[in-house]
Amino acid sequence: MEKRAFRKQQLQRLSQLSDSARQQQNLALQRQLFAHSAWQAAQVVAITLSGDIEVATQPLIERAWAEGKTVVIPKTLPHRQMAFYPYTSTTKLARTSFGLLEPVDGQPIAKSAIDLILVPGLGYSRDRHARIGFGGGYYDRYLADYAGTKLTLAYNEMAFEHAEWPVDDYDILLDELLVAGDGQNDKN
Ligand SMILES: Nc1nc2c(c(=O)[nH]1)N(C=O)[C@@H](CNc1ccc(C(=O)N[C@@H](CCC(=O)O)C(=O)O)cc1)CN2
Ligand SMILES: Nc1ncnc2c1ncn2[C@@H]1O[C@H](COP(=O)(O)OP(=O)(O)OP(=O)(O)O)[C@@H](O)[C@H]1O
Repeated sequence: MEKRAFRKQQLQRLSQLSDSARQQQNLALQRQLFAHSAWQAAQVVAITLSGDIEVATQPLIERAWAEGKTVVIPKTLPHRQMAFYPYTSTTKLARTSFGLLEPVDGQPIAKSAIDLILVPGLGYSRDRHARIGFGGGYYDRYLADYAGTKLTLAYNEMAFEHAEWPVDDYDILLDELLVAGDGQNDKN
């Protein structure tokens, strides 16, 4: 299937998840992430402000703050570029035309200062950790010269044994994929 068609199918599929399935999977993913050495070791973590169909990130942000980590969030820029800005309880946010919240001002942080990036997406392959996102190519561009850890949290409905979409040369493969239900203590 082409990327566009697969993306559309995933948007549809994820929008149909029940609140309880979402909640259960989010809790499972939080347990897996907080037990992960990459999370525990990270001082600066890049996290998105999730939209409705995405894996919930607010609990991750609050846990990071509680653990004294610095949280940085993305701001999209012209020419499909992206930068990460520090996020605190006083950060001013605005909604983009795409419907996502972004920081209004501040100073971008250097890529080399980010220890861990939690990469958003709509689908992932278990075999190579390939990823398909909303189609902007923002993360592929940003991650092309990123040296830290790239990790993703996925609902069951986002995880595929092999990529069922074309994986291009510019697609950046993730270091690790945590799937809800795969964790030792997950109850689902
Ligand atoms: N919560 C969250 N924040 C995020 C991302 C994300 O996936 N999740 N992003 C992850 O990248 C970036 C925003 N990604 C975007 C991706 C696509 C479009 C967009 O305008 N898409 C077009 C179609 C794309 C095309 O074919 O050109 C559209 O729908 O009109 C906007 C933002 C940064 N912030
Ligand atoms: N490193 C890169 N340099 C130039 N163009 C790129 C690069 N990475 C991706 N692109 C372009 O970005 C566009 C979107 O790529 P793709 O469909 O893989 O997005 P995606 O990974 O699903 O989206 P996102 O990263 O925003 O979640 C494509 O047209 C692709 O050519």
